[in-house]
Amino acid sequence: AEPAGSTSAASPESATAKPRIIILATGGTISGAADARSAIGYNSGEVSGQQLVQGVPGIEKLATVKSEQISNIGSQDMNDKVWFSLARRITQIFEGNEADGVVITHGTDTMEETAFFLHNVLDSAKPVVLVGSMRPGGALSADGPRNLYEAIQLAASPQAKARGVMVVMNDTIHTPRWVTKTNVTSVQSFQSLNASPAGYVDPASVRFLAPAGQVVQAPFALPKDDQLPRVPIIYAHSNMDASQIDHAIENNARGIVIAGVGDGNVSKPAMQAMLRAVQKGIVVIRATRVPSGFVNRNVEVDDDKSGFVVAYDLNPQKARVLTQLLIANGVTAADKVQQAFAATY
Ligand SMILES: NC(=O)CC[C@H](N)C(=O)O
Repeated sequence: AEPAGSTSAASPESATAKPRIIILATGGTISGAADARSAIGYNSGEVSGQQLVQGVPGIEKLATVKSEQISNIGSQDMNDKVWFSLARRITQIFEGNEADGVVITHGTDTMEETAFFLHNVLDSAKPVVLVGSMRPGGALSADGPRNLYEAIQLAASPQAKARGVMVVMNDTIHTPRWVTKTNVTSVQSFQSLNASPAGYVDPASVRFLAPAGQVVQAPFALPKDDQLPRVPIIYAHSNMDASQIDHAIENNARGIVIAGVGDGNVSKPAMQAMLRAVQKGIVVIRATRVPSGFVNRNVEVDDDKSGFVVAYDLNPQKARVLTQLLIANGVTAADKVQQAFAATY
């Protein structure tokens, strides 16, 4: 039954129609099924988007929901091809007014990267919500059904307009720039580091902490070919040598993201290799392996003299995506790349 007051013979059709939501299913634990390899063993991507919806009673009251299967993979296998399919299909859905909002079911391992990529290439006031789960469907206290319910509730909410791409996990709404997976197994794994979450959602309500319209959306065109430029991440450690950076240079990396120690630091031999990379025209980004805080310019490293860029608060995996989009859009000069990292896309 419709909620009281929402139907009336005098109301125009548009005021009484339920919001239309399209689920784009990609896989992940939320579509996982148990495997006998252990008490918590399972395989990602065994259940379809359609089956997921059928498993969540009450969803049909929130919205008219349709589901499309884009892929059915663990998000450790997420790739440019699926990203471009998602971006193109979402643009088509909104331009053709096929739906009022889109929900993407996704594995949690790389959800933050997909969210950040889409946020930077999609341009619509209509909501796009990524959702996953930490526990598979058959598990005790599975979190998927509630997360999916809340994602649909958010995507169907008028409050979710003009907020760009969002991530919903465990009653919390996150923005792509800040959200990250912080725990391997806990249902409270996703956190907005260096920032507060965008808001909260539960089966009764949607609560944002700031007004809409403050999010910068789609600064980049979707590149024409289906592949983003090669930008490896190299993880710094004690006793670090130059071999991995030199390997990236030799293997035609267009950019290199260093997951540095502390303020994006590396050993002297690695630093020499980073300078060699800049000489070859490779975009070199100093990020940090420390989970929170900002990498600042010109602290222990002379970034101005060396031609390096710092990632500020973007973690290495998101710094990589931003670097790929910049290079794909023809932005490679260190000062221009730095400006893009300073903007809170
Ligand atoms: N909780 C999860 O979704 C992890 C499962 C899988 N590795 C994935 O990211 O798809």
